[in-house]
Parts: sequence; structure tokens; C-alpha cells
Amino acid sequence: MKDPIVSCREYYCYKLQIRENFRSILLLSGRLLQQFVVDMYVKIETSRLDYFRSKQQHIRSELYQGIVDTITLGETNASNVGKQIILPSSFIGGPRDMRKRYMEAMALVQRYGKPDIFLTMTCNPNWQEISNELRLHEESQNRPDLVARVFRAKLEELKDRLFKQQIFGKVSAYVYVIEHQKIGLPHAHFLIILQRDWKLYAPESFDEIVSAEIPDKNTNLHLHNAVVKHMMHGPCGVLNPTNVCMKKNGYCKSHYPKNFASSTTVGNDCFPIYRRSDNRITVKVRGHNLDNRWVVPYNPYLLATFDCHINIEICSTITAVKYLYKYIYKGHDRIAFNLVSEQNNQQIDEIQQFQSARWIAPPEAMWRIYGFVVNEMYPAVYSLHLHLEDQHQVTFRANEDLINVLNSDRSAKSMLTEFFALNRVDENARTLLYKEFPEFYVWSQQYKEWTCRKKKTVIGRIITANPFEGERYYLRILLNHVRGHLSFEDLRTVDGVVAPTFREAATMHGLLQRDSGLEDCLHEASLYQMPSSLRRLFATILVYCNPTNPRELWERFEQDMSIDFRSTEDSMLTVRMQVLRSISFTLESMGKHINSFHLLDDDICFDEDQFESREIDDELAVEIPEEDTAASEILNSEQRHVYNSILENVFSNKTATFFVDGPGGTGKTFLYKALLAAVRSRKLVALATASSGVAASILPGGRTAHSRFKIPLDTDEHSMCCVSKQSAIAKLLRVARLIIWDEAPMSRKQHIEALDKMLRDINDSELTFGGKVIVFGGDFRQVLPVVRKGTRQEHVDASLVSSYLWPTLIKLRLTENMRARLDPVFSEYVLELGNGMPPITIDETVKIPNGMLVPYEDDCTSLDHLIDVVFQDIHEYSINISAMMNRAILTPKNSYVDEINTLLIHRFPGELRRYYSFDEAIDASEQSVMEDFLNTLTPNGLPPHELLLKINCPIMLLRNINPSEGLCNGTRLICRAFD
Ligand SMILES: Nc1ncnc2c1ncn2[C@@H]1O[C@H](COP(=O)(O)OP(=O)(O)OP(=O)(O)O)[C@@H](O)[C@H]1O
Repeated sequence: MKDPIVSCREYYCYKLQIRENFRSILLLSGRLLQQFVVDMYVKIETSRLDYFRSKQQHIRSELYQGIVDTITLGETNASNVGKQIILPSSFIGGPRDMRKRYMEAMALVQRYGKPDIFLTMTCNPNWQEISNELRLHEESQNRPDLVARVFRAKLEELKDRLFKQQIFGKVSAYVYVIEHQKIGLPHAHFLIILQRDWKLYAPESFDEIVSAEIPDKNTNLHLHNAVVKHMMHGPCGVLNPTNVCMKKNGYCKSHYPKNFASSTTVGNDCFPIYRRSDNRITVKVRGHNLDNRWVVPYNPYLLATFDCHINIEICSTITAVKYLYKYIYKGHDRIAFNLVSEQNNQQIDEIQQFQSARWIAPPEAMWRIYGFVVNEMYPAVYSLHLHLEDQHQVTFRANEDLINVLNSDRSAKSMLTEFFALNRVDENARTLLYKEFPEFYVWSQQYKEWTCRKKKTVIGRIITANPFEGERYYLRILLNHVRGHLSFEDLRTVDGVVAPTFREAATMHGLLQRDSGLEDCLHEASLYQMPSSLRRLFATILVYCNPTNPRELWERFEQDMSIDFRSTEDSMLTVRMQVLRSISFTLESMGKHINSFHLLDDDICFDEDQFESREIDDELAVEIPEEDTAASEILNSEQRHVYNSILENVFSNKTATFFVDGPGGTGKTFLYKALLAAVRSRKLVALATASSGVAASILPGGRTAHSRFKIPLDTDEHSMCCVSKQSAIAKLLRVARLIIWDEAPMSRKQHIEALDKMLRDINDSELTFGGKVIVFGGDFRQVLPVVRKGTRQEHVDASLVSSYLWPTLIKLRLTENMRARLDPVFSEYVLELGNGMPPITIDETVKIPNGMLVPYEDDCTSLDHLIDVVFQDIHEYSINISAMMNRAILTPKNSYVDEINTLLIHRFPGELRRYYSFDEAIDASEQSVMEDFLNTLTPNGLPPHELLLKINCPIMLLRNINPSEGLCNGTRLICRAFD
């Protein structure tokens, strides 16, 4: 076995006092780890110095890149987890890198097909190679160095058998990832793609590789013992309900025990159903007799050779692909813990104390220190630059002169420009697509040129582009399909005609379909809809239907959309700009910018002066409902205090920023309405905004903060609102006396900081928010900013409480629940819940009082019962729709929503109508196979394939179609008629 690493056991045992087992941890910051490596380096015998010198270099660079963040050694207990640790966020690396690797792995699938074998090898801490090295009474868990080194050596051996000796056949590609569980033992996940002639198609060939049965003790004792030792699951379920694999619903995560099966079959799942004969052979595991149903699938040869848990599965269906790649690239373990501040136990302040860390157990720390690889991919995937002309990235040092940087030859070159350059001189190059280039040419970052590749297999992948990126996306489509082009312009040239955009060039090549369905829709609407409705429909189509050629649609329907403007205006250009301005308004309310759709040759700029007075007039014309004016009379004492404090500042023109904190139902919206009415009734401008469209639609004249302040959607700490000092919005903001931003805790802190920077800029003031009176409101107990798969800490980091603005806000509280005045017990219960007090139990679950529970019998009966309780008399709701409005069943997952909706719509009275999403079939033979599969998928952002409706049934909108008119995500509507 290859194992070049020296032992430094005595040294670090002494130094770090690793007396405890793997589970014990002490979190060390990156700097300490660095010190540890330096210390270790000094202590190692001179003969080994060179080796460690190179290792040290490696680790340092890892530290600087933030790859190695935390090393966990020693003992864990409440005191050190709670008090000592502060981890710089730069040390929490990972997910981005993982996503990139995932995309690269998918490039392998595109090229070589779906993976055939999924293999997991777990370290056996009792391997002889480990136990032979232990001292008397020493346990393997005290030797993470040995565990790491021996596992690595075994892994190399396994790779040798799989890829050199080709025990399963010739391999075209593979990916593996080393993972360390919290407990510390390393394991490796492999995905293997076999060459075409070696693919596994039939169950008979699965049986040659995988077994899921207990071998006969008399004929194969060694293998029998290995299976009993390493490959028996559990026991779990009724035999052992507390086993780690058990889910809360009482089922095993891995669905053990499996069923007996007389032969192997493909099945519908990711993996086949393996043969598990009912041969009555049983073995005793932890006091229970287990049979073939409990065997984890294994390969006899590998199990007998490696004497450790090696699970092997055949990937029988295409569904396995994404699942498995996601599984092996799921990222490292994380830990979140709370640094409780004793002085201040208020909820909002506590929320700042959560710390997130990356969890690294000792063997993983040693794995990193030794510099062993954590993942590998064969063949390597080369990511290719993708950029529009003259829009590639150029790196330079801070002290370099930018003019020189821009004028240098080197800066002008990128992978893509040099791909065109080589095409101009090399005939062979012209036969290749851009993505095929890396297989034959090597890119030199130093010399910025492609040269012929001599060996080593690699494949190329053009980095992804989203259709919303416009031209860059269409450039990618062209590069993926068209060969031999010599420049960007040449790429746009089709049959001698230079297309103005890559999108049009792609359409001329037949790579994009025409928007005939959308054209029909607009044409039909133009026959009976008002031009203003048509413009809204056009904007909705641009945003949600992703037309291949928006410009063509614009040119076709411009006349229809401009009829109302034409009657009053003379110049064609003015009319056109008014139509575009109106479309732009709607697009902005949906978070999009008109220029991203390239409706005209050049970017569209509106003459802001023309709209300036309209912005202010529109605000001053917002109707003030009578009940809002009267609301100031009936405020409760807390509301009145907040109301007076805010208005005092507004009317005396003082600077102040407030945060109104109140749980749901304490009358925040009621208060905002009273404030807006008070300011507006004095003919002053008060702007009402909210983070979400629904909240904005409740406030008179409300807009989403994004559209009102032109906050960019993708923000970082340097982002600015797209508002110039001279613009109409800037003028409106300068005259505004009060700005309200509801549901502020839902917004990312960068959005609010962008508003601060913009207001300082347009008001020429260094005061917070440019000296304006701003009222933020919301409830941190409700929804925090969305951070995909984020930890608690990441949610907190993203929110307003982590902003530099938070300490400057005057915090005002509302506590009296006005919505639940008639039910104080319930109101108190919900408040306690929001404050993280009991009913929340120690393990962070919520204890719900028995009176509120629908007892669980089984999934079906209990669901029926729940529906009966919530919608007692569903037949009446079609007549009395307001009764339905106050009832809802909330579920944690979309799949449950679909299930409950289906049940409800069938119970709802009336005739059922089914609506289907439409797809354009590419090929009739492919259609049925693909459709059945695709139509079952319900990915985020895609509506379900089948929609069931009845007259008078309530429906909820899930898109921000027109927030200013109340049509936004969450708006509830009633289905009145069918076409
Ligand atoms: N002072 C008051 N007098 C009478 N009714 C009030 C008063 N304050 C609030 N309400 C009523 O209490 C209910 C809840 O108020 P509101 O919707 O303003 O609360 P909220 O804090 O905005 O709730 P959420 O956070 O859930 O949006 C409303 O029906 C409102 O009309």
C-alpha cells in the first residue's frame, strides 16, 4: 500500500491532548491550525522535512483560500460550544464550489450517459493495518492520523481494482467524493459510468455484480462473516425503534426491512429490486435474528477483499442521475449554535448570537493536513469562458494603471476570443465546437493561447447562462451548435446575412422555435382588450413566457398597444416612448428591466422630466380611505405612542428612523394606514412600500420596495439603487416626508443599505437615510430573508439586524394583539411561540395543546378528518365565499399542498374542469415516454401539469403579475367562469 506519510503521533498527542474519542470536539480557529502546522513542521525529524515543507505550503494556501476553516479536536461540552467560539465567516467555504463541481459532473453525464454503478466505501476502524499500529490499550479513535492514512491507502487500492484492473468492466468516467460524517469516520462515494459495451442493462448482469443475500456459512465462511459484520442493516423498526435510521413517522430512512424477491428486477426507483430469496438463512445481529431482507447490497469480491462496509448499487433508471450527483456533492456538515447573551435576552438581540461553523472531525482534519484529495473526477472537466464581445473579465493589480491594463494585448484575450483566433489559422480547429476544443487543445493562462494537447483526456463545458441573461444565453446556444466561426460577427452571420443579435442568428439557424402560441394569444387579446390591458399582457408574456423573439412580438403588436396614446399625441416617437414607458412600469413591478428584452436596437432611456410631475402627482392623488383617517381616533395606547413619536418628527422636519416591532395582529398595518392618512391629508408625500407584493397591496398606494426604490435584485454590499440624482424618482424621494417599509425583516440587509446609500446621495447628506423619516416595520418571528438551504446563522446574517443600520434605528414595540382580542389564550400561546419560549421544547419542536390537535390515526383517515374540521361545510362555501376566506390548511411541503388541493376540489360542489399545460413535442415517438416522466415533475417555479377547477372555487395567484393592482403572489381569487 502507498503510504508516504510520517507519523507525528507523539507530537500532536502531547500538543493537543487528544485523549477523547472522535465525537469530542474543540473548535480551533484557522489561525491556530496554521500555528499547529508550523509547530509540527519544526518538530518533525530532519529526514522528513522536505515532505512536510511541501505539505505546509499546501495547507497554508488552503487556509488563505478559506478552504480549511475550522478544525475540531478535543472535547465538546456546553461551555466551550457556548462561549469561546467566534468563526470568521470567510472560513465557511463550500457550497459554491460544490455547485460548480455538480455542473461539471452533469457535463460528464451529457457526454458519457447516466452512471451505472454507485459505490460507497466506509472506513473500518478495526482494520488490521490500524490495530497493528496501536499501543497497548490505545483505541483507533485516538489515532485520527492512522485512520486517515489507512483509509486513503485502501481507497487507492480500490481505485486500482476498479479503474486499472477494471473488475466491473471498462470505465469511461467516474467521480468520487470523500465525506466525513460528524462521528468522524471517512467514507468515499463513487459514481461510475461504464463504456458503452460494458453497460449493465439486464437484471442478470446486475446479479453478476451485486448480491443482497447472506452467503452460505458452510461454503463461504469468510464472506458470510464479512456480510454479518459489515452489511447487515439495523436492526430497526419494531425490533429497534430508536435506531439512527428511524424517521419521526416510525419508518426507516432506507426502507428496511426490504421485501423478499425471488429474482432481481429493474423496478421504478433509482435502484433495482435485488434478489432476496426467502431461504430461511438467518444471522444474529444485536440480539435479533435477521434474514435476507436486512442485507445491504454488496459485491462479494470487494467485500471479501476490503473487509469493510462497501455498499454497491446499480443505477437502473435515469431518475438516479440527479439524485446521486446531488447526494455526493451535498457539501460538508455544518453546525449552528447559539451564544446566549445573559445580559440581554430579548428575542431580536438573541437572534444575532447564532454562530454557524463548519464541522470537521479529527480524521477529516488529518485528511486535510496531509493534503489528500477530497474529490476527483475523470476525465477532468474544463470550464470554458462565455462572454459577449469585449465583456470578458480582466484581472489586474490594484496599483496598475487602468489605461495600460485596457490597452494591453493580454487583456484583450480570453479563451473565447482565442478560440476564434485559432479558427482563423487552423483548419482542424474549425471542425470543432467550442465545447470540444479542450479535448484537442490546451489553454495556457500564462500565455493566453490554445496549443495542441498531447495526452490526458479532458472534456469541455461552456459555463451556464440563464435565458434571462438575454444575448449571452443565445451566444451559448450558437457556440454549442455551430462550428468554424472566426469572430463574434461571423457567429451572427447566417447565409451571408449578419443578424443584429445572437438571438436572431439562433432563430435563423432554426435553433429556436417561433413564438406562434404567444403571437396567437396577443392577437386574440388585441381583438377585444383595451390597449392598457394588452400592454400588461405583453409585459406578463415577456416575464413569464420567455418568448424567443420579444422584439418580433413588440414590432407586431406595437400599433395595437398604442391606440390610446395615439389619440392624444402627434409624434410617433413620443407615442412609442409612452407605450414603452407604460410597459416598463409593469415590468418594474415584476422586478424586470425593459432593456433586458432588447425591444429596440439601442437601450431605451426615458426622458425623466416628462414623468417627473406625474410621479409626484400620482402620489398626491392616492385616495385616503375614510376609515384610515378615523383610525387615529381609536389607536390603542401603544399604537398612539408610536403614531405620535413618528408624526412629531415628520411635521417638525426632523431626522429619525424607526423600527416598529410587533407580532402578527398587533395592528402594525392599521397604524401605517393611520400614519399615511395623517401625512397625505396635509397634502404631503408619504410613500408606502413593503418587501412583498401582498403586503404592498394592502397599503393605499403601496408598491414593493424593489420597484419603488429601483433596488437591484442581485445585491452585494456595494450595490446601489438604479436612481440617478436627476431622475423623477429622486425628485419624488426628496419631497417625500414619510417613507414606510413594511415587512422589512423579510428583506436582505443589502437592499435596505442600498436605500440608505441612495438617499444620502440624492439628498447630498451624510445623515442616515439622507435625513428622511423612515419607518421600518415587521416581525422577526415571521419570515426572514430567503437564503437557499441556509443555516439559521446565514438567515440572521442576511437580515436587517446584522446591518450597520440596525443600531441607528429607534425601536418601538407593539404587544397587544388586536386580531386575537377575543381569544387571549391563543394570542398568548402564539406570542410565546414566536419568542422561542415554551411551548418550544428543548429539542426545538413545538408542543401543540391537545385542544388544537386532530388525532392521528393513519395518513388517509386523519387527512379526511382534518379537512372535515377546517372546512366543515364545504357545500356552503360556493354561496358564502367569505366563510372560505378565513380558513386554510398550511403544509410544510408543496407536494402535500397538491395532495390536499386535489382532495378538496373533488369535494367542492360543481362540475370539474381539467386544464393541462401544453408542450411542443419534438418527436411523436419520444413524446409519450418523456411526457409521462416530465409531467410528474413539479420543480420550483413550474406550474403543475394538470389544473383542476370548479366554478366559485377559491384560487391563489403564485406570481407577481401586477402588484400595483393587487395581482401578486398570494392574492386570492375566485374562479367565476370558464371559457
Ligand atoms: N386600534 C385598533 N382598533 C380596532 N381594531 C384594530 C386596531 N388595531 C388593529 N386592529 C385590527 O386588528 C387586526 C390586525 O391588525 P393588523 O392587520 O394591522 O395587524 P398586523 O400587525 O399588521 O398583522 P400582521 O403582522 O399579521 O400583518 C385588523 O383587523 C385591524 O383592523
